Amino acid sequence: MTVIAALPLTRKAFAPFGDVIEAEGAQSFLINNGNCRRFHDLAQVEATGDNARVLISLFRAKPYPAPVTVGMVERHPLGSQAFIPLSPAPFLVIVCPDQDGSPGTPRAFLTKPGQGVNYARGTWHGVLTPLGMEQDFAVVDRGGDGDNIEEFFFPAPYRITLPEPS
Ligand SMILES: NC(=O)N[C@@H](O)C(=O)O
Ligand code: NI
Repeated sequence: MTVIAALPLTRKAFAPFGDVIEAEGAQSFLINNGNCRRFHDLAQVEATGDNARVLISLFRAKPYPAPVTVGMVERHPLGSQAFIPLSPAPFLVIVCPDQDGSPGTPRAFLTKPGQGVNYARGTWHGVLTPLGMEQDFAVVDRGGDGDNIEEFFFPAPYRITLPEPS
């Protein structure tokens, strides 16, 4: 089984696939008479197609045991999809470059607790993959008419390894 080593999630490394949602390194300004800091415009939300609208949902996701394997990735051709953790635990982010309409070799990232991601419209990604504990996420993605999911099953699954705890 081909092994993919997960790397720490950073804006720079994730930029070809979407946005990292976190306060660190974000532009911010004070609002509400100085009582609140707004970390502004962290991700590009897209919702296209007929009767498109932006949805906000909550996902309560069960953890995946190690070693995590990835046999399928998906993409949403009509909209972006953001996962914002409401629990202080890491999760695994799997993405693939597109190669003429099919996913290329997966890339794996391990989030720091609190980091979220926004998959850009059409980005190949693994399904939501919490680690260690059941986790709640706020999810911002696209609703509307049409089929907004395309799945690809790899000929053989990949095994994802995690970085040693620092
Ligand atoms: N299907 C669904 O709502 N979630 C997936 O798209 C996912 O990326 O986990
Ligand atoms: Ni998805």
